[in-house]
Amino acid sequence: MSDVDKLFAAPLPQISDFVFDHNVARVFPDMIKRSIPGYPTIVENIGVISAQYAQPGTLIYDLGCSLGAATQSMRRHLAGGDSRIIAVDNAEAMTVRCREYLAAQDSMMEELVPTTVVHEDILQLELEPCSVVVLNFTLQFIAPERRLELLTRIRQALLPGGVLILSEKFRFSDPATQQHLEQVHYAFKRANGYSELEIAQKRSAIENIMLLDTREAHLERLQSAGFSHACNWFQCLNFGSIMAHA
Ligand SMILES: Nc1ncnc2c1ncn2[C@@H]1O[C@H](C[S@+](CC[C@H]([NH3+])C(=O)[O-])CC(=O)[O-])[C@@H](O)[C@H]1O
Ligand SMILES: O=C(O)C(=O)Cc1ccccc1
Repeated sequence: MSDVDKLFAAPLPQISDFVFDHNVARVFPDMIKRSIPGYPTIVENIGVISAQYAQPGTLIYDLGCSLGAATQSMRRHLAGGDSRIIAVDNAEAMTVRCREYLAAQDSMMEELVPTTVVHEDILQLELEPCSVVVLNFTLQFIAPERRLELLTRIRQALLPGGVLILSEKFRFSDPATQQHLEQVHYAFKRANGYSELEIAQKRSAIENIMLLDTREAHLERLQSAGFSHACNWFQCLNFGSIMAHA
């Protein structure tokens, strides 16, 4: 279903900002698995965490769902329950393919929770009361000055006992930590078959549109947004995931 990522393999005369278009959607499962250390573990455990915190009869949001990997994991772990998932992405190429992947999952498994895929900007989306919200590597693409406002709206929509799962690529304020983890991340990419050119060109394509915060900045912002507790439940190199409680 998905092709090998060769988007940055040939030398490009000029590197434009990364966009989630049709070409990216086509190779996305391969790209994300070869680029984010720990991604399969995070996705699997989003299912486990959602099953722990989903409340009967409530809504679950997957914001910036791409092809719905986190949604599929939650559907496996919530099967037979009576919650409902709303998966949202503002890239149409993603939502179109996401619906196809979910239809394929429905044809393979019974009693999966009903899921609606919505093509919308999550900054414009009206959030209904919900028990679980997932931002799996999405907040890093939101303009920094809009991040607190988005998290505050998520916090307000969460029911008592609800949880936000926030996965991000982290930046480190200590230069040595930043350098060491970044270098090992590049080694991870090389080990997954990416060339130096692919790594360098991809880096240029994302540097203006993927603006990273430190883990500490994330935890402080979650507190400012009104979350009562947050903890870093997973980290692999410079990628991690935080669970924040309403
Ligand atoms: N304002 C926005 N509104 C809606 N969607 C947005 C917005 N900005 C960016 N996106 C979407 O956020 C997604 C980020 S990818 C998430 C992976 C997925 N969660 C996964 O579990 O595989 C992460 C990555 O590519 O590193 C893309 O599909 C964007 O279109
Ligand atoms: O490739 C990278 O270096 C990343 O940080 C992750 C990533 C994965 C998919 C799209 C954009 C960024």
